[in-house]
Amino acid sequence: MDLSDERITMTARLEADSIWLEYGQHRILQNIYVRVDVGQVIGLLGRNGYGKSSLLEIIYGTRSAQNHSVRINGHYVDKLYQRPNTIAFLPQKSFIPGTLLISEVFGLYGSSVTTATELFPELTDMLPHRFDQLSGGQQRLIETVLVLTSPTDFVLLDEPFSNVMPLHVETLKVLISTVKHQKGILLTDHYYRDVLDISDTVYVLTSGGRTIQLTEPEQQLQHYGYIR
Ligand SMILES: Nc1ncnc2c1ncn2[C@@H]1O[C@H](COP(=O)(O)OP(=O)(O)OP(=O)(O)O)[C@@H](O)[C@H]1O
Repeated sequence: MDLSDERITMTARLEADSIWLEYGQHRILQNIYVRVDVGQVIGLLGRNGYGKSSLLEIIYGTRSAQNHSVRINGHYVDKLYQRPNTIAFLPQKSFIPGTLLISEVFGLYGSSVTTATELFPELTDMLPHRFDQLSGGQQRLIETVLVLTSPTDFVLLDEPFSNVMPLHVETLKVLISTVKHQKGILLTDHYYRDVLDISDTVYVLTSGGRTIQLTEPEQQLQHYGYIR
């Protein structure tokens, strides 16, 4: 898998700072700071509705907030998704038009079909099919591989393991751990053991909308009401 190019030396650090999000009287995120360096997987955990997807969308630039500062190597960027070759986003909901052929999809996103079929040989048989002809788990797998192998320095993954069978989750974890040498990855998923397995640093979102770094995951996740 060759994902190397000159981008790495140009953009190495993504910071999201002073993120403040409210809907009416409902405060969701409060003064969040998250840093992702190329070479790292940063895990983000939190109860349903605590603002994980919102945070990823604010970083990507598609959700507005009361306050936010997103920076690449210290330089403020208004809408990160508009900056070429910088960031790829796997949203929680499917994003690929159903009528596209799988073979077309990889070309459109500049992603590596070779890497995908090496890791998941059964994808080869799916290439001539339309995206909406695949199962939910197959669709999620393709979207995740697509995002991870697209030519960007940073990746945001919102529930990549959702609907994917355990065998493929293990392979996706290998892919994430491989591409992280050339990318910075911010990952959220409720399969928290898988997130803990592959993350260099893990944060939990609290009810006050702040991030706490986990040092003793099992105890802290119990304390914050994420696991029993
Ligand atoms: N457009 C909106 N208007 C009002 N409230 C919203 C809007 N979008 C999201 N919310 C609320 O913001 C909160 C955070 O939602 P978000 O989807 O970011 O949470 P999450 O942590 O990703 O949840 P989950 O783990 O269930 O995916 C939720 O309470 C949700 O109801």
